Amino acid sequence: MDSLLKHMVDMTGHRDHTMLDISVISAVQELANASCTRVLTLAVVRGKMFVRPRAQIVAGEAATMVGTSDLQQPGEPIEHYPALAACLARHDASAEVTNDSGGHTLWLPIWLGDKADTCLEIVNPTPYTSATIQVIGGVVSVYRNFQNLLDYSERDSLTGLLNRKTFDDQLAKMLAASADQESLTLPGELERRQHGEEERQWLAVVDVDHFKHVNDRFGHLYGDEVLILIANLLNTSFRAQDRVFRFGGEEFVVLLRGTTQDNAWKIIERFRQNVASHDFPQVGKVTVSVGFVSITAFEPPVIVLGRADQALYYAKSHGRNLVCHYDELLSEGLLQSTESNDTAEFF
Ligand SMILES: Nc1nc2c(ncn2[C@@H]2O[C@H](COP(=O)(O)OP(=O)(O)OP(=O)(O)O)[C@@H](O)[C@H]2O)c(=O)[nH]1
Repeated sequence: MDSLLKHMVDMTGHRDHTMLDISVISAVQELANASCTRVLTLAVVRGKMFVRPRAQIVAGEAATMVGTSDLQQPGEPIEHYPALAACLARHDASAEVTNDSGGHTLWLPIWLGDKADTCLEIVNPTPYTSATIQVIGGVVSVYRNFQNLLDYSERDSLTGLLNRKTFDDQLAKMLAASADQESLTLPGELERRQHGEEERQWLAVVDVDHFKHVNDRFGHLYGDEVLILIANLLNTSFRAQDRVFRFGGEEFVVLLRGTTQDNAWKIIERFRQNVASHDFPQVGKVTVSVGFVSITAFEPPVIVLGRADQALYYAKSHGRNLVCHYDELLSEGLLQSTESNDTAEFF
């Protein structure tokens, strides 16, 4: 019981998802005397569910996170986990199978309402006793409640998008992934870079055009409705592995994980068109302007944001309802870098 309490105190002492994941698998590993415990992300990509480990612990070893660069892959299709797939379809609390090698695997989806985007997986050489399942169930409930609380503190209350507070952390993760990628110089890399085919991370700043006019003409309630619908369009236009933030007001930021320049253009342009062709109830047509830039490792967030912001304001001053790429504007001489060592204009 002492050990259980110690784990509960440890779990609830963290303020970020990564440490919470590490502490829950450490707790479950010890309490179940398991040979391996993993936290799995259940991600829906283009309507299909994928399973991707994000933290794991093997008996006798330290818990580890799965590398950020690996997160670019959607993971294994849920069909590779038939017992888990059936458990999710039935909204069950757990599923258990005996493997060919005689080991026992227990899955515990973390249900938030009728959705589960996380699941614990516990592998044990011996069957689970009902007492063990009960204790693990208690730990999982605390984990779920605490994850819920953390999630609430990281999201914007109007749109449900990630808030400004979480941006630096997410950008740091993406910059680390981009550093990993840049350290790998594969054959043909130089040619791919020259042709814009190299996969990079991207940051886009999105701003609703003439939003003040929407508020003035239709009132703040309709203005809020427009922001919610644009948040929905952001969520459906970008991929599950990208990150969408509301920075406040009518400004949004998107972090796009590893993709080529051509694809970044296409994805962002598709989002701009999705907004422009959407019928906003009562309000009618609304457009957005977007500035985007590639994310380079070791550059401070303020510099990256400042560049995307410069491209955004170029779009605003050239007719709006436009997507502009910072590096392209710079190379065409349409923008000048305003960066100095200690100043960068942004927001
Ligand atoms: N309804 C609503 N309005 C908001 C919210 N936050 C900020 N605003 C409004 O957003 C408007 C932003 O206006 P401006 O910064 O002048 O920009 P704009 O009218 O979009 O013009 P451009 O960006 O130049 O195209 C202001 O009227 C703010 O009051 C919000 O949460 N809800």
